[in-house]
Amino acid sequence: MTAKIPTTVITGFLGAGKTTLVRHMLAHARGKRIALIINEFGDIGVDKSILAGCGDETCREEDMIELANGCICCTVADDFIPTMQALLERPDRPDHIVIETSGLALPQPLIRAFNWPQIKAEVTVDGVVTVVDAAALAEGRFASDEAAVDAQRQADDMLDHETPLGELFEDQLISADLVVLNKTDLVASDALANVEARLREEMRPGTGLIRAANGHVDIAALLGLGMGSEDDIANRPSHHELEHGGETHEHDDFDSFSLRFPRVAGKDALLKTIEETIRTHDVLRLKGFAAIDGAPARLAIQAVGPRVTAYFDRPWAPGEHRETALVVIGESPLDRAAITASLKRAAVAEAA
Ligand SMILES: Nc1nc2c(ncn2[C@@H]2O[C@H](COP(=O)(O)OP(=O)(O)OP(=O)(O)O)[C@@H](O)[C@H]2O)c(=O)[nH]1
Repeated sequence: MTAKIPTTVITGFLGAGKTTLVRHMLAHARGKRIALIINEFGDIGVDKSILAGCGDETCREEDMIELANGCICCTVADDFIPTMQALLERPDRPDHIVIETSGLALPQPLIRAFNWPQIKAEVTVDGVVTVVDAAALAEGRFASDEAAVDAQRQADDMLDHETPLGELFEDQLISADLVVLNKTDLVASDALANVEARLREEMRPGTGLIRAANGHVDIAALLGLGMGSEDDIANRPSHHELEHGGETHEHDDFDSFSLRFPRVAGKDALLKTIEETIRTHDVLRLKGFAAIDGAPARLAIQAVGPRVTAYFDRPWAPGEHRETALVVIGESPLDRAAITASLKRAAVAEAA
């Protein structure tokens, strides 16, 4: 019997740096053939497009498979298992599989799926790597309403769960075999020590933690953990499964949508409009690409909470349809109409 293919699950909250970590990993794969399954929101395929633009020989497009359902954990049977089966039937099987989950995915149902008979004999979870945004944590973005939640708890004994954000974050942490504390470049060292101490309270004892900036972690530290995490799932209980019952969750706490419009007048005006929109509508994550009027290259846009960055990632190809496409993610309900109208203020008015 051939050896099981090791599979690394990369989880972590929206914008923590999962794609950045994967990109670094692929660029330093040292000859290892890695197949990548990317779980994304919507039909825009931002992460795949960023990774495919890596230009490196190891970022081969045929090794990247996209699952655009936003929540791999809710569609295990329909989407994930068939995708894995198709991958395993390929004549050129990979040395290692990496799954980048979306920032809102619960890792537990995905890990449990490795016990399904269709794939159990052929793959195993090498390790669950949870990427954490040190800056978001230091700024209190998961715990900003801790005081309000505590007050609510005291007022209502029945209320035993925290904010949806906090719960999801804890579910991702307790699943970890390794935590990558990323974005350390944005946090002073004493604040970082505080963040690390808080994280260790939520992590399972003995779980490793590596500090990183821009996902620069040696591939030898990430791959080859040999954990067989699917056999240890009982030790990684999730809030959602314990408190809300059943094996799946509906993600009704969060909402996402994508929008497209032709061109925008200028980079600075667009970024200002995005910043205002995020602030006004409490958007958690926004990402995509923009067609700036007259610019020969595509502008990649990344916003995590209030922090918005943009860079021209590649020239538009000859004949390529130039448009602006953005994915917006936030807590439910998102006022889609108002957010769309707000962002479209940056669009170039089209001739009637
Ligand atoms: N300053 C800083 N920025 C980072 C670091 N890692 C990632 N980023 C930036 O953070 C933003 C989000 O990074 P991604 O790698 O796309 O995050 P992600 O976790 O894949 O995001 P989702 O898949 O949307 O949840 C991008 O603008 C990155 O360039 C870091 O260590 N330091």
